[in-house]
Amino acid sequence: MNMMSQTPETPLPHAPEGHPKVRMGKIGLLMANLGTPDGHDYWSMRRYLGEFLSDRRVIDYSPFLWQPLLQGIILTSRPFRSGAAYRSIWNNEAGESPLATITKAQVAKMKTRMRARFGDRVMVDYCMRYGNPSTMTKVAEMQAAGCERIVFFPLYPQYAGATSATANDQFFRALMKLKWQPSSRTVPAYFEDPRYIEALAQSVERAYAAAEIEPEILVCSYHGVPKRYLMEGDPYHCQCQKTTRLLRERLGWDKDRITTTFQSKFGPEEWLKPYTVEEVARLAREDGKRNIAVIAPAFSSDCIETLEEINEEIRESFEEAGGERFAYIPCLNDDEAHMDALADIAAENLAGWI
Ligand SMILES: C=CC1=C(C)c2cc3[nH]c(cc4nc(cc5[nH]c(cc1n2)c(C)c5CCC(=O)O)C(CCC(=O)O)=C4C)c(C)c3C=C
Ligand SMILES: [Fe+2]
Ligand SMILES: [Fe+2]
Repeated sequence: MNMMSQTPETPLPHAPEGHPKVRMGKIGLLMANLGTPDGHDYWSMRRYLGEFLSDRRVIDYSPFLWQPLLQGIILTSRPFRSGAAYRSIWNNEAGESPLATITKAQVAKMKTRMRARFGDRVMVDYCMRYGNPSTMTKVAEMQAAGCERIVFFPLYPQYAGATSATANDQFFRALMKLKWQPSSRTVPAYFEDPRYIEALAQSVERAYAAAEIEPEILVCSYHGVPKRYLMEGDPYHCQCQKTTRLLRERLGWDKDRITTTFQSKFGPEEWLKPYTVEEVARLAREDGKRNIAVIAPAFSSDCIETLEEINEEIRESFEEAGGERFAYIPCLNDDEAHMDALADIAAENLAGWI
């Protein structure tokens, strides 16, 4: 009998008493984002940052050296500073961070798109690498709901060990805990996917059409990672450069109208350069740019790093250096073209399974 044709709750004729309920015949699409604190108070921030910054894919120092520094110094002060930044962007109505709100909106739209294509065979949900809802919980829920196969979709356009790989690691850790492990696939990075590039280009065109004066340069600001990670083989830097080039080509622009920078440096090591906060000041001071736009193509949704860091700190750096107009272009969030792109990518990764 073809198991995939069974209904979700097939009766078990010869089952021993107490036999667990068996559900099958579904396919899970599990969208994964980075995570976000449950609140902006000290303890919520400490819990979240503690989990995040203990991940050796994110910070790869020996735990014997790193943990005393993290637990003793960093986690006593940073939760206050980051908590204040989160407070300034918090979605008070929903009682959650913007990243949580936007991820939910994306999942709702993905559900509609998957239902339209595949009916109720595909169960769509989301999980976070750090914090809630956890990857462990969601993988277990999908298996219990009858998902015999799971497509795991990290929502990072560019691959980085610190994001895509650690999301996948956590997915596999969750599978390790199951007696009956679903078959699985992980969706690769989509930094050069024409549908993602098209969604980015449309968002730039919309912002430029709405601007009173056309920006002189578009700064593509990607989240940074230590430069050492690139030297050790992480392709993130190259994928970011390629996204910018493809975006420029799609827009039909010359090289001087667009540039790539990296933000959110953490700790004393050198990170990928140029640093956004310095580069926007240099553009104003040395190149005489008065009017710039900034976009953050590595983020699938707006979050602390875009709403607070780019739109507050980095804007300030530009203005203090003499800049006049700073247009922040929002992330693709639940934009229709973005959701269509993600739905197409998900459907391609479901191929052969449905
Ligand atoms: C310390 C090392 C960090 C590395 C390496 C890093 C890589 C990295 N991060 C993202 C995406 C996001 N990061 C976010 C927040 C955030 N990132 C770090 C540190 C590193 N990130 C910290 C400490 C924080 C917390 C905020 C703070 O205290 O400054 C977020 C936002 C989450 C939110 O709730 O809004 C995202 C998204 C990428 C794409 C990346 C490497 C490619
Ligand atoms: Fe980060
Ligand atoms: Fe490179």
